[in-house]
Amino acid sequence: MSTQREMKEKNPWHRPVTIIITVIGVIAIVALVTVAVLQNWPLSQKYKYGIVLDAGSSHTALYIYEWPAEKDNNTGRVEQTHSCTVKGPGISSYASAPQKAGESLTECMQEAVHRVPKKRHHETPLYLGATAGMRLLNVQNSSASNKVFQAVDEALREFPFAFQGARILSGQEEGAFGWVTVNYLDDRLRQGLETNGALDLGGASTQISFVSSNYDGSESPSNSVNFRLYGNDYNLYTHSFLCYGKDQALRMTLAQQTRSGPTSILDPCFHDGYSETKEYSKLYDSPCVSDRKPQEAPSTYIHTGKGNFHQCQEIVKSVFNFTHCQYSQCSFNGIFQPHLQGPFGAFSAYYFVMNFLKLTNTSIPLEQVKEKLAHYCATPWTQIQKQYPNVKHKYLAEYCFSGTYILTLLTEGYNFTSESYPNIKFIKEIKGSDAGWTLGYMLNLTNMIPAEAPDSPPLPHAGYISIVTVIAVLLFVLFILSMRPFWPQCSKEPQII
Ligand SMILES: Nc1nc2c(ncn2[C@@H]2O[C@H](COP(=O)(O)OP(=O)(O)O)[C@@H](O)[C@H]2O)c(=O)[nH]1
Repeated sequence: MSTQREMKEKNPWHRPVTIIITVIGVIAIVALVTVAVLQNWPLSQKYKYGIVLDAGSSHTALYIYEWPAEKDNNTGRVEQTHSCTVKGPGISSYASAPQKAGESLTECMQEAVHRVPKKRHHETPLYLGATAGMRLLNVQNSSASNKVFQAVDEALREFPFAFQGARILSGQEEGAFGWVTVNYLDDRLRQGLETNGALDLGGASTQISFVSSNYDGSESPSNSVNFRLYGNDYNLYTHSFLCYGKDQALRMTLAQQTRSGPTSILDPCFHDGYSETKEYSKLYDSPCVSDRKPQEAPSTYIHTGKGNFHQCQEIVKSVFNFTHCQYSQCSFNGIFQPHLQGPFGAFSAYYFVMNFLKLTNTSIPLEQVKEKLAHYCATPWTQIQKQYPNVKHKYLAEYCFSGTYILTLLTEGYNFTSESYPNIKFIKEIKGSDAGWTLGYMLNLTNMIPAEAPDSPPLPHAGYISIVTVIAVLLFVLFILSMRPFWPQCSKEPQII
């Protein structure tokens, strides 16, 4: 017992002064590190939100985006956290009952109310952007289009968000914001990497957007959009073809086959055995075809299929005009297009269709892709229906046409070749966020992509904390060493008296 007590007395680490110094030192280190951690903690991980409604020609979809509150003006951190498909058709289909266009949005909007934390509601911007469906309605009947917007406006104001208005996007905006979305999600903009082109296929329009090193905007300036993002300049080529979305393109091929007002047509773009009676008035109820309505036609026609890819491709080709081009080179309909450059992301209906047809793998040679599609088109309708009992009837009936249209648009329209076809990637989403114009639109309107590269801290958070900790420990050791003169004298060996 006495030996132990004497050892304690001789061991300097048991002296009260040393204990106090050690305790103070440890408290100081803990305090220093805690302050450093808290000071740099991402503002207790608060999130901000943004909501965008994509009022497309065939349907409306709502997207909720989320980002850490302190990263407002930074990069690559905005993510889609939720999406909701509005039941029913696109808002342009409510021209004769505008009120219903507003009401149709209620369910998805209520979902948004529950998904966004209540205390963020009032500061969450809400946008509605309408695309080609409303562009066409505006051409056809501008007062009906205004009434639809009025109804939608009134409905959206009822919700507790910061509603920023409903408007029609120009084709150029739709193309450019789709390009911003795919490149933002791929983190290509902040890092100044080579960008991806964007191919968007909707129901009523289609967009192509890409950066080409031989395009400076001087030839056909209306196709040029200039951006300065994160300190990099982009000269983007973009074009939106109204009426060349897949639903309107289908109308154009049907108009092509019903020029003489027949009572029935045998359509190579539909499967053998397919037969449906359709109304002429519905087919021609669109500015894309209304001027081609046959003078004398019965009220209905029987739409039957014969499933022939090559003949279908000929009809599809006939809706493109390749004859005149006032520029150095054109895609179709006299529209300038520079040399295709870089990889392309193809989304929206490009993806839906190619995914259904199991043709998203673009490393399969183009000729083989065509053969597979030809085989699919030649499959009788009864067999197709048996094979896919759960696929929506309208989509199922149209996949042969849609696939043929996509391949024709890409190769004959935009001039993709067997060599450049593998540069296309059919995508639905990137890192959990859907590819489309909505994210780019919101990033732009909330100024979330700065023109200049933001000043970034010299060290990442973890590195900063590590360095503070190491320095604190070193200071403590130095402090202890500097106290050496006051250390109690002790011999190297514990003395046992
Ligand atoms: N096969 C398939 N097609 C779809 C699906 N959702 C939308 N579409 C089609 O994709 C096209 C895009 O529609 P939308 O976004 O409304 O067109 P936009 O306004 O012209 O861009 C339309 O032809 C729709 O019928 C889907 O889940 N499956």
